Amino acid sequence: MPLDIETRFLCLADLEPAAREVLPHAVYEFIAGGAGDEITKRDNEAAFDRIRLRPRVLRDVTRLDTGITLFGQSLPHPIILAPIAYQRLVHPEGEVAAARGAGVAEAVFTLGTTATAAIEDCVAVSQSPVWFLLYWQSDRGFNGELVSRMAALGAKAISVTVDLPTPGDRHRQFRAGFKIPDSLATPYFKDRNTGVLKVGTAQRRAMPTWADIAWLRSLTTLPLILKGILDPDDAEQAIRTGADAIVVSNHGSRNLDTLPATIDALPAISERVAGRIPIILDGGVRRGTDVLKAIALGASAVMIGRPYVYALATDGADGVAYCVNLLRRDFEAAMALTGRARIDEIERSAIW
Ligand SMILES: Cc1cc2nc3c(=O)[nH]c(=O)nc-3n(C[C@H](O)[C@H](O)[C@H](O)COP(=O)(O)O)c2cc1C
Ligand SMILES: O=C(O)C(=O)c1ccccc1
Repeated sequence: MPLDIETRFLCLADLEPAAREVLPHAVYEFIAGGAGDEITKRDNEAAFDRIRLRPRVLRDVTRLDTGITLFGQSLPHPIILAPIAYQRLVHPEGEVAAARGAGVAEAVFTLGTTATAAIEDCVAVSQSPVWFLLYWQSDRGFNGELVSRMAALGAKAISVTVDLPTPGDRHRQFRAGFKIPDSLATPYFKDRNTGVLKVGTAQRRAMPTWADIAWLRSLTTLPLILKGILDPDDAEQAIRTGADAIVVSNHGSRNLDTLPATIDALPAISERVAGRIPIILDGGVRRGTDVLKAIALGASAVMIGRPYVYALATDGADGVAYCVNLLRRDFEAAMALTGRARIDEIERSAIW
């Protein structure tokens, strides 16, 4: 990051214009875009903005503890990097640089099936856990192979994308003529040219069903996380199928427009889940207060997507570490200013 970093990047929102300056237009549109009219994309952030906080005073917040435990693993803070496709589009080292930055900031990094780097190379550069995200492909056996192989390669959890049976209508990347360069290798993604990026065709991609999730469950002892749940009944079925966690997500609003903001969907889901498994939330998390609101409404952790990719584009691994640390410090400030010294003190009463 340039020397003026502390004045230039005061919050995660400041990263987007910086990335826009350095990225090819079509790549920027691919990352920034949401589905349809981007109503849900705006709402993911606006819904956080509508929530007001309730501070408690005169509590000792000199020593803050942001630590959480997920699947028996201690994590120093609840900020996780979401899986984002094709990171070598924005930086020559792609996911490896992102994982290195995540490690510096002590954050879990999620490597997607759509990654342009191998998981061993990400594990090698980070002390923090690396998770693998399975994006289901048409070769059923290959999906199973990936899941079976991941523990030996160093993955600490397996997440599965469950919210993308057909490509979302992403006008911006289409208008900009976004294309994946053939030269960009994707070691786990064989289906990349089979239509996932085509819109308006009503084409269905290969897609897992609950039976497939049960099969994946039988293939690994790693924690299994279902990413892309918005309905309490699906959360219930996830638990019944053996999921160890869910991600309440609308895929950064890239799939179906006019879905609810994730923070609005969270309360009913956390009520139903009732603490049986951890809930992770993503979509529009930009401020420390957003992290606090998500935890107050039932999340154990949050994921961030676009902001860290903008940081990666702007300044590689250092940028990613800077981005996470910025959010982490902002979250600590939000905890102190609401009188919450530990994560388990952040409950519903923190919401006005
Ligand atoms: C450019 C881009 C690529 C993504 N690729 C994937 C993917 O391959 N698999 C997946 O499950 N989610 C993918 N996502 C969704 C993110 O994991 C995450 O749910 C979302 O970005 C969170 O919202 P936020 O960007 O508002 O923080 C992608 C998101 C973006 C912006
Ligand atoms: O862009 C995305 O959100 C995404 O999930 C994806 C999936 C496959 C290929 C590229 C991106």
